[in-house]
This record gives sequence, C-alpha cells and structure tokens, in this order.
Amino acid sequence: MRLKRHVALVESALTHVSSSRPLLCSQCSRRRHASSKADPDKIAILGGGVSGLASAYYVAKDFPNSKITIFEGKERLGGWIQSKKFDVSGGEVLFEYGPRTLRPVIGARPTVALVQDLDLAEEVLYTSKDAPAATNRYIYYPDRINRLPHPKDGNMLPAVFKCVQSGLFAGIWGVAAELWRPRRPLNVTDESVGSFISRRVDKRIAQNMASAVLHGIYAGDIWQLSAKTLFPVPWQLEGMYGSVVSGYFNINANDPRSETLSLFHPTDYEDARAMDVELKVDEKLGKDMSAASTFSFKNGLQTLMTKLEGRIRGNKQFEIKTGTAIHSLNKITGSEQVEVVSSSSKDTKSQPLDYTPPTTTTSSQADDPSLNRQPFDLVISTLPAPKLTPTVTVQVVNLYFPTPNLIPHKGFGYLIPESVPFEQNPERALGVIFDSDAIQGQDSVNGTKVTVMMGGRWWDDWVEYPSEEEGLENARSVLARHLGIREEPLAWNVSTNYNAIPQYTVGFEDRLKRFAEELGQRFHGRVRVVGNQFNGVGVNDCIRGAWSMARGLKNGGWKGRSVGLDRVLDPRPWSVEPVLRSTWSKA
Ligand SMILES: C=Cc1c2[nH]c(c1C)Cc1[nH]c(c(CCC(=O)O)c1C)Cc1[nH]c(c(C)c1CCC(=O)O)Cc1[nH]c(c(C)c1C=C)C2
Repeated sequence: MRLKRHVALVESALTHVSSSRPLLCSQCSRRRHASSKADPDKIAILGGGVSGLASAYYVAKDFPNSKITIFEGKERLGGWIQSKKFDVSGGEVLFEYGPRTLRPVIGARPTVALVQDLDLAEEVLYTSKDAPAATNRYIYYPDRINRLPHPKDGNMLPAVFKCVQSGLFAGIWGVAAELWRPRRPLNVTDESVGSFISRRVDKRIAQNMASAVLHGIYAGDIWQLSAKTLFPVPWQLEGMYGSVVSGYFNINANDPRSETLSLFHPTDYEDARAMDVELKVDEKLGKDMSAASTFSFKNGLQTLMTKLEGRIRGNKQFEIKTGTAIHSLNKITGSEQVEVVSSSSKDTKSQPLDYTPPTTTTSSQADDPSLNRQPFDLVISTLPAPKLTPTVTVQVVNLYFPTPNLIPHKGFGYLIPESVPFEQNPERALGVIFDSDAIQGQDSVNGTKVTVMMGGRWWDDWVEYPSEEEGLENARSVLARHLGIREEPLAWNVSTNYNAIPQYTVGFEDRLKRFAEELGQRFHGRVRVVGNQFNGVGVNDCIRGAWSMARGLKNGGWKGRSVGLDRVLDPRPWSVEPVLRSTWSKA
C-alpha cells in the first residue's frame, strides 16, 4: 500500500509537471516562453567553469532575449577541466590536468544530451564495460597492489580470497553482524563516514576500503566526510529499519513485483524520471553509451568546454568578463534586482563568495573606485560559499614514459587508503591512474602514460604545498616504490589544483538548508546557485545541476523563490521506489 502511494505520488507530480509545460528534448528546439517579454533583461553568471558554462548554455536557450554576462576570475574559461597535448619523439601525448573520464550513468543524461546538442558524438572515445579499465581497480595495501573482485569475474572467490589474505578485507564479516548492531540513537543527525562504517561494520573496513574509495572521489578524510550526505541510502535504511542489511531485504521482500527497489529522496527520484523522459539521444549515441563504462573525447575532456565556449562566444547575447573577481552581491533597495560588485583580478585560485554577510555594503567598499557595480535581474552563481564546506587542494602529476607496458597491472589504476603505513606512502599520494589503459585513442605514441594524484586531505593543515619540482620528484618516487618504474619520463606536467574539491563534512545538509533559507530570504530567488559545492563533485553532477537549475527557472518562472536548492528544502520523507531501468534513446 505504502509503495503504491509513493509511486502514485511521484507519478502525479510528474503528470502535473509535464501537463503544465511542453517536454524538453535535446533534439527539438527548446520551448520558448509564451511571451518574450517574460525574459529577464540582464542575467549574471558567476564563474566560467563547467557549471557556469553549462548554465549559460541552458539559460541562453530558454531566455533568448536576455543579455547574459559571464564573470570569471581567471583569464581562461573551463575551470579544472584542462587537456594539453605534449610533443614527444614520434608524436604527441595528451595530458588531463583535472577530470578525465565520465561515467554514462543516469545522472550523466544532461551531459550526454549536451554532447549531442554540441555535435560532439563523433569526438567521443568509449571504454567498454569489458575492458580491463572497467573491471580492474586496485587498492594498495599494506605494501602491494590488490585487485578488487568484480562481478564480471564470473567467480569472484579467488580475488576475494586474495584480498582477505592481504588483510585488505579484514573485518568484512562485520557485514553479516550488521543485522544485530544497535540502531543509532535518535538524536544523532549526522556522523562521519568513518564512524558510521566502524559502528555498523568494522573500523578496518572504514580505514582500508572506504578511505581508499573516498580518496579516489573526494581526496577526502573518512573521519570528516558526512555519512548522511555521501552514503544517504545506507544512512536512511538504518534510520528507518534499524539495520542497513535488513532494511534492504525488507524493502525488496515486500515487493509484489519483480523489480529491484531502493530508497529515494523524492526530489532525486523526480529528477531521475524527468531526465529519463526528457533527455533522449540518437539511437547510435545511446547504444554506444549503454555499452560503455566510461567515456571521454579524442582531444580530452576540454573538447566539451571548448565547444561550449565557442557556442557562447558566437552568440551576441553574451558578454564574457575574464580576469574579474566578484566581491559581493547586494540586494538593491526598492527593487528586486541584485547588484554584482566586481573588480579586475590577477588571482589564479578560485574565489569564494560570502553570499549572506551580516551587513551588505561596507562604506570603504561603497566609494572604492576600483570596484565595478552592475545591476542584474537574475544571478546564477557557481562560486563556493566559504562557510558551507572546506575544500582540499590536489596535486596532479602526469607522466609519459617511452617504453610501453611499464605497469605490471592492467586496469584503471589504484588507490591508497589511510591505513597504508607512512613508510609506504611518505609522498602522501592518494592514487595512481593508468592512463594508457583508462582511455585509449588520445595519443599518437604507445609508451606508458600515468597520473599520480597527491595531497587532498593529507595537506589539510599545510601552509605551503610542494613545488612543481618536488611534485615531480614525489610522483616518481611513488611510481618507483609501488610499480618499479624508474625510467626518465619523456614528458610530464605538474598542476596544483587549489581548493579543487569541496568536502561535504559532517553537518553539511543542515548547513546547506540554512544557507538555502538565508539566500532565499535575502534575494527572493534572484540569486540561484549551481556547482560542485551544491550538486556533487563530478563533472556530470555539475552539468546536471545546471540543467536542473535551468529547468527550475523555466518551470517555476525566473521570478520564483527557488534558489536552486529545492532538494534540501523538500520536507517529504524518503520513499521506496523501483530502481529506474532507463533507456538512452528514443527508439
Ligand atoms: C586518486 C585520486 C582521485 C582519482 N579521481 C579523483 C581523485 C581525487 C576525482 C574523482 N573521481 C571520481 C569522481 C566523481 C565524479 C565523476 O566524475 O565520476 C571524482 C571527483 C569518480 C570515481 N573514481 C573512483 C571511484 C570509485 C569513483 C566513483 C564512481 C565510479 O565508480 O567511477 C576510483 C578512482 N579514482 C582515482 C583512481 C586511481 C581510482 C580507482 C582505482 C583517481
């Protein structure tokens, strides 16, 4: 009964949404407003990274009569996504300084539809679901590289046995005992991932497995990151059923149909359904995506940014202000407009923005001639709010060696958990990507390409980070100790990505809720937020956030009160829903 009620609820919400407006389709031209007078005169986009550019692209389609200004602190657009080719003897090698592959999961719908809209389908490179890069992921522990079991192994027992033998899976039996562990006290509203896993399963699983995985996504510390935000389903299952394992079986045992069920936040489920219905792509692209574990582009992920930038620069609606820092946002008295205060900037690090300072404009700011003031009807900001999350800095070292197959393992790469003794990881590396396997088809030479990622949570209290020379030396030292690679690299690059990854630490949801309320109260929906601090740390998350924000502007009207954080303000309880078996293409 309960399940039917929830399904009916989602369906009625969807019917309501879809009956009140035409569907959006990546192929058909987007719906225009009934009256072009409805478009805001002036829109500001703060930040020219992936979230800013994607927001600009979507918003321009929906508001063709608006004048849109993009503000970016650095001289280049594209944010952390940067792909560069290096000449080496015999050809060229491509290095990614930031993200490099995307996963074609349902949350990637907006990205894939964007790839199609930008005519980039021919540029895409796929890694198949059967490739070693998809099935072979490793964890270094305590002094060797262990391959993780994968469902495609057929018989997973040999890999499981090896992981048990090495001690990597120590405490795994705690999963069975989880059924009998006491439920968390009612007054616990969040806790760290480390504490949650130690309490429910075993501390060693937290320190070995969870720590490795969270180094590989957030470069983060399991003792600080929030279990409620990062592992929402297990967290909710314990809250509702007293145990994660019994909760999962409970949900599925009561299912009258043969579908797999899970817990969903109602907003997430509606968004997933909307993406599935509204964002269909051509049959060939859909088929290729279905068969892929990850994808990128022949000339790297920057292809997407360059194409977006090209479309934006070719559109007279836009003005782009690079090298421009944002100082503050002020509500203009007697109007609904927002004043954007900016100045020219030489800073290469991204600037946070205090959205809701206690006072609006200081008198020294008011008469500062170096500050520029412009009124806007709508501001879409991708700038991080400093009080919401801390961030970590990650040093990325790309290396190319002329000898092929230097790595003694085939696969995506390996991660290094916090439990690895210091003497095995004095460089404070987080993991190593085997680029030659991870994405094929980007280089015209066939040596060995790897990336070493260092820092992140390990550098939390550091006032100074390793220089480029030190970074290279550290990366080479990791490769020599862990993989036996001692060759001179033919090409290399070190990039230090300052404050690159926000950390959703314990209490994040409460802080986000307060932030959303304050932002709404102060700017009445004229300032909306998108980006890795709000939507998730991946490229897909950022594009999905931009798509969803633009969809909200269209459906709710740009004069609506939403700030783009509807999920955190949605009081509806989590509900049991069938896991979506979505199809990519229209056919
Ligand atoms: C060693 C450090 C890092 C590696 N990648 C990242 C860091 C900090 C950054 C990163 N990786 C993922 C994301 C999430 C969003 C996305 O774009 O998909 C981010 C910001 C994805 C990811 N990488 C790994 C996992 C388990 C995930 C989650 C989704 C998935 O299963 O693909 C594992 C992983 N990351 C790195 C390595 C070497 C590695 C595994 C061997 C590098």
